[in-house]
Amino acid sequence: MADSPRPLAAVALRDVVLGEGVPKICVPIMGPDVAALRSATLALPVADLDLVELRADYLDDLGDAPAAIDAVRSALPADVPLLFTFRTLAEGGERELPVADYESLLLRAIESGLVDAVDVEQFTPRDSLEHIVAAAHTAGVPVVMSSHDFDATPERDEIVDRLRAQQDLGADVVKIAVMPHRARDVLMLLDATEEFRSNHARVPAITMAMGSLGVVSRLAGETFGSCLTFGSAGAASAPGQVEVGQLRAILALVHGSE
Ligand SMILES: O=C1C[C@@](O)(C(=O)O)C[C@@H](O)[C@@H]1O
Repeated sequence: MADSPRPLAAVALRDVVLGEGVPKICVPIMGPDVAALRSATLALPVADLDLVELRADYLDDLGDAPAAIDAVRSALPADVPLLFTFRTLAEGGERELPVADYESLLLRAIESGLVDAVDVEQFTPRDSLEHIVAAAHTAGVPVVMSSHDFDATPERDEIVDRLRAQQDLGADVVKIAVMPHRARDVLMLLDATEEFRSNHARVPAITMAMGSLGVVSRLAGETFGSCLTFGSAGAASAPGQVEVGQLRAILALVHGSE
């Protein structure tokens, strides 16, 4: 149904292709330690999701990150890709981290050989950002570059500019999450997404408006140009995430109505 006017470099994570067809469903998993993450992974409704995001910022001790990656990877079915994310406090995550520690955490995840993609925040200081992107590409790990505004929705052109900047910085997938305060903010996010897809995109985009106002944006990615949606299985990692079983049915409905 939704056509893609610009040719995109689709991104394959195992057998899951971002940037083609029905948007993919990613479930974030959070836990304070390795044991909690392992049981959260084993409890996932794997039939209703396409990939899993490990939110390392929820760990009590970041020294556990390598063991957490290992535990989650080995508890996942082989065909489910793993996205590694440390979300900083400034971008809506659980904790702050000095940039040198953020960089070395991501480098360790990349070098583990166990993660299929890594989230890198766009507003990471430039040296570190470039270093992480280069290391990921050397290791063959796609970069999902991200920007989050948990307070407000930037203007349409600002949203498009951020997505374009991420692409120019070497992102394999670009991403923005915003907080709407009125219906028009959701329209702005959708409009910016469509503008990026139609006139600028070389890589796939993930966009969403958070909270209850923004739910529609998590369902309509195929129409406007978002290749992935974050869904919940139990606890949500951001406001407005829809339960994965419902999400699967709604995405199929949107797709099937072509
Ligand atoms: O960037 C995102 C998007 C998100 O914030 C959401 O709104 O669904 C959830 C996060 O876990 C993820 O890293």
